[in-house]
Amino acid sequence: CLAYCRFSMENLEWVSKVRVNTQAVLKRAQQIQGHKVAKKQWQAAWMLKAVTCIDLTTLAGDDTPSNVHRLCMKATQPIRHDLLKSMDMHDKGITTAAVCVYPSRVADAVKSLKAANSSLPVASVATGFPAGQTPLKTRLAEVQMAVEDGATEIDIVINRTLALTGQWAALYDEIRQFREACADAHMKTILAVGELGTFTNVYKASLVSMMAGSDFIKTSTGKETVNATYPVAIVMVRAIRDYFLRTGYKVGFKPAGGIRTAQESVVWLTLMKEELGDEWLNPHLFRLGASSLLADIERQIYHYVTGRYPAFHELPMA
Ligand SMILES: O=C[C@H](O)COP(=O)(O)O
Repeated sequence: CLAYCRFSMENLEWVSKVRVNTQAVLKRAQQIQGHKVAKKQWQAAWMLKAVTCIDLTTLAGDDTPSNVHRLCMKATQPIRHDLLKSMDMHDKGITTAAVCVYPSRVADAVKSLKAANSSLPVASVATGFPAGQTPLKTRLAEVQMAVEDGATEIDIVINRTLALTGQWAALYDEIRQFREACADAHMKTILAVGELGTFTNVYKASLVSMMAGSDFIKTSTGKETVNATYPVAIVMVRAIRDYFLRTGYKVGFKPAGGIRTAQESVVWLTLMKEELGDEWLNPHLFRLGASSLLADIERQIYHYVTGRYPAFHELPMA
């Protein structure tokens, strides 16, 4: 339902009853990190799967049309062609899931991808990213601007003040307004979990975000001190599972911030597979928000194919 509707009593009751068992969450997170992927060729396959789920991101003060252009070119051809050919994967159309930039850079990304004849989606962070501490009017205008410039995915940040003071109905109302401003664009809602204090708050914020129409819930902006961690992910994916069981809606999950190694990307995929099942192993329900992860994945694939690690100049675009 895209029509603006207020937080119902039933929803409020659901949110207020939430309690999270911290010890159980920590134990499950440890178990998942302990899993091993047995065979090398499976690891390579998992890494390629991870590539297709990356929102290849640049969110820096010194972003320019040219580094956004390089990002877009890398997103359309994330792994060197000869490496893919050695794995017989060169004709599978492997790209990242999207590129992700600041609203002011959306037009640059759209232009670069169009020139390259690519239909990769452009995602943009909005709503006063990363702190979310600008007036609501400004945050809504930012979403509209990014959509007008061609972003088809919007990563909004929630108002942490409302979450930390328990104003869940007000948070819901804000997110509903962002949902409307997004129009047809997909909305990913960033909880900034490192600033929410408790697992219970993380679960409540996840629920409220889903109730308000988020297509994805996302851990972090990448700018908090603590970003995507496995325990917090367990809390969020269980909220996704509970929401699905109760409503039938499938909401996606996007860990983001500080994810830098190929090995971590495999742990994230394992977590999704075990907690939510194979359907959540695809870009329409899983994304990895990362600026430097792809470089390590390409390096590990190079090693898988050639038996040695590349010199810096051998993977220049990474
Ligand atoms: O949403 C994506 C994050 O901002 C990326 O964070 P990262 O630079 O730590 O990979």
